[in-house]
Amino acid sequence: MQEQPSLLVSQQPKPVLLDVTNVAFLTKGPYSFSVAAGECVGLSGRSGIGKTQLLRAMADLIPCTGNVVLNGIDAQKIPAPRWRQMVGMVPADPQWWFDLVGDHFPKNEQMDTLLPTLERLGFAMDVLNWEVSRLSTGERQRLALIRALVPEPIVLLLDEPSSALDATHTNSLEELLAELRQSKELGIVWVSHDPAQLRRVANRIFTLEEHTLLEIVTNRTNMLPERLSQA
Ligand SMILES: Nc1ncnc2c1ncn2[C@@H]1O[C@H](COP(=O)(O)OP(=O)(O)OP(=O)(O)O)[C@@H](O)[C@H]1O
Repeated sequence: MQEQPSLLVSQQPKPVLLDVTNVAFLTKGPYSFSVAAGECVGLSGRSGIGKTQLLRAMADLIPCTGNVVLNGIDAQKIPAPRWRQMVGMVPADPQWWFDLVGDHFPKNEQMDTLLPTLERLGFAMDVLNWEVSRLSTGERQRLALIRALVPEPIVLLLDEPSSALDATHTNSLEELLAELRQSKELGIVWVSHDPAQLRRVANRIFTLEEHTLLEIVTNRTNMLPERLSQA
């Protein structure tokens, strides 16, 4: 894909939302890093190194040692479903449990907030009546992101969120997330195999290795998202 302008969000130093300290799982780690309000941390690394498992440990989906703390609350001190509302994860291969798309969204979800997000990612309201079985891979990926945004997470963990998308939808997704970082101070951890994408979206970029995180891009701040600033 052609290199796009940066979507970094202008930032003064912001308070830390999420602290990951000495997190280890399987034979990997320990890993330590933090995510500030409105910050996007990019994670790269070779296939099989443990990026997905690190996100799953942070979402309290697999056992790990160490601590994951959100705004002073340790993941182990609160029920996992509550934690996952605050630290949402969009897996690379999102699961769907019901026949209809709409059954995966809360019935009382305010349409005036859901509809604009659907439209931003290329859907009309009637997508909620679609059978899950008809969804393309990219449609599943975009809808999984929208589903993860409904509980208004404080931090979002994204596992290759645009791997099945074309350039247009990738742009829309990156712009939506950049806006949420500005408007809601959403913190993001973004796993990608696309270095150009991480350079567009992330303030800091780490490469995951077996027992350490190498910070390869440090504190890129004070840059406005160009496409958003043109709006
Ligand atoms: N339950 C498990 N028991 C043992 N090993 C596991 C288990 N689950 C995953 N693994 C292994 O952990 C390693 C890390 O997997 P992970 O999915 O995190 O890699 P990744 O960095 O996300 O790779 P990719 O870029 O290919 O998606 C892999 O070698 C995988 O086979």
